[in-house]
Amino acid sequence: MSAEANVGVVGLAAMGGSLARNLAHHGNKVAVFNRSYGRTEKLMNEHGTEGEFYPAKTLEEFVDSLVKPRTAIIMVKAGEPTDAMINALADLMEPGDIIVDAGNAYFPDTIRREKEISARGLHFVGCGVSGGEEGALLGPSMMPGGSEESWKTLKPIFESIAAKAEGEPCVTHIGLNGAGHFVKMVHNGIEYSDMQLIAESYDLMRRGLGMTPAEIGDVFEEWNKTELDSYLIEITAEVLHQVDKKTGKPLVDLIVDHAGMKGTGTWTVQTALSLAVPVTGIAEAVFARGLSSEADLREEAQKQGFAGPNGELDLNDEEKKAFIEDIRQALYASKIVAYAQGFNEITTAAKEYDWDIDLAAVARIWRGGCIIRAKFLNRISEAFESGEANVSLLFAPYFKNAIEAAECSWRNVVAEAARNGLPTPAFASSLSYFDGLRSKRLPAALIQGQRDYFGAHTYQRVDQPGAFHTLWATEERNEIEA
Ligand SMILES: NC(=O)C1=CN([C@@H]2O[C@H](COP(=O)(O)OP(=O)(O)OC[C@H]3O[C@@H](n4cnc5c(N)ncnc54)[C@H](OP(=O)(O)O)[C@@H]3O)[C@@H](O)[C@H]2O)C=CC1
Ligand SMILES: O=C(CO)[C@H](O)[C@H](O)COP(=O)(O)O
Repeated sequence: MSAEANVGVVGLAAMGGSLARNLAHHGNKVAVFNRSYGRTEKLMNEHGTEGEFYPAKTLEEFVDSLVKPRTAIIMVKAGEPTDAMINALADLMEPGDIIVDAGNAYFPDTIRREKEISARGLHFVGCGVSGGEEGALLGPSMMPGGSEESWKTLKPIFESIAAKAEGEPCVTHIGLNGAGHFVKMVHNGIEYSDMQLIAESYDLMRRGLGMTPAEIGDVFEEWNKTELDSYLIEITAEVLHQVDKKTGKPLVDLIVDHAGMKGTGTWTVQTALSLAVPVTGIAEAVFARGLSSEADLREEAQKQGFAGPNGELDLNDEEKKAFIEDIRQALYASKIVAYAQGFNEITTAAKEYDWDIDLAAVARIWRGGCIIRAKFLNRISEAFESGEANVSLLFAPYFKNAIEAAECSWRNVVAEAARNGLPTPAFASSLSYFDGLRSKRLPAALIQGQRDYFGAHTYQRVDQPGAFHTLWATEERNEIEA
């Protein structure tokens, strides 16, 4: 096969197939390969006329069809299949060629892979891609890492296929080696948090206020005209309006309430723990999915028949209306906290891994194409650009004002939910984070005292420098300098 294609895609399932079509739609000559040829044939039969494709039956044929230096984008199942495909391609490719892993890889794997592949003279780029199947086809948000040199080759290709927000392509070079996959991981963590907050809002209206899914869908439709304007709020309204064709009932009432997850949210929290960055909103969202899927435990809890309120709020129509506005405010404030925490995680990781990440640019490329795309990302990018959010997004005047305006409603929602037995882990933990942050003194002083008591871990004093230990086991309990 003669070399004709300027880019290739390996893995033609939902994401890879759509990405290959998107590339072809933008004038690229696209080599395509899939482990099982059936998928390649299907893509060619259904979409082969949409652009210039070079279907390959073997990986050798695929590599031969690429113009040198070659660019191959891998979009296969994460984990071992990705490793196997990277190595098989590297064996066939030559120094100077670029291998892009556009799947959802765990960033330490990307760092390892980049090291191994660059030692062989090839470029390896871990690139986060968000937007699902439709985004991959019509324009995703793209978060590439890897070397500056590989970015020069990839930039025009990626800019042509990425989503556009206010005319700007939703792609930027995030940083070296694993930086792109790191930022995609945090994007997904924030996605978990957004979804959990929306789910808690729904539950408050469904069980708390006794509203129907369609009525709640109407509320979300209205909220989408406010500062909450976002893809996830928009699709929530659609899901809630969906009626099951078989039964005529609201579809959401027929879906088993066990939330699945593929790992990116868990990675965000694990990484935050190892970096000692509190991402409480994201963590609660991951745990909430975990609890929802504990089928046996939940069934047993039902059998136990615990006493307690049934979740119904006793409100008249006017109070109901006011409470719905409180929920909207609580959702907005908690959402700001989750984004602030996610960006803090990126800042800390950038220091740890020596990545030069432009947070304003990250916010800008999340404005279009990705799952967390939202109107307020414009405000976030402005806050980072101006330096107002350097320490925390919460300290930027726009967001400080928004939180202060929402505070009363936020507290009311968490308090009412707790009083009436409705779980709001993400709302409550975000509020606790905020209160922890604004408290001049925290009970951590007592924890330090306890640690010193049982483990001689020492403590610092507010009135003099140094480390101290109290001789707790002696009668005098004198303090010594450690
Ligand atoms: N789905 C989504 O919304 C998103 C997915 N991603 C990521 O994109 C990647 C692709 O996702 P998606 O399109 O959903 O597909 P899947 O994750 O379901 O993976 C299916 C693809 O992987 C191939 N594959 C599986 N095992 C192997 C193997 N051992 N060797 C070679 N190829 C293999 C399959 O080939 P075959 O046809 O032969 O089985 C098929 O092409 C994943 O890493 C995913 O995490 C990222 C963003 C969004
Ligand atoms: O990366 C994505 C979007 O950005 C994928 O849709 C991801 O699979 C969603 O995560 P999960 O399946 O764990 O809910």
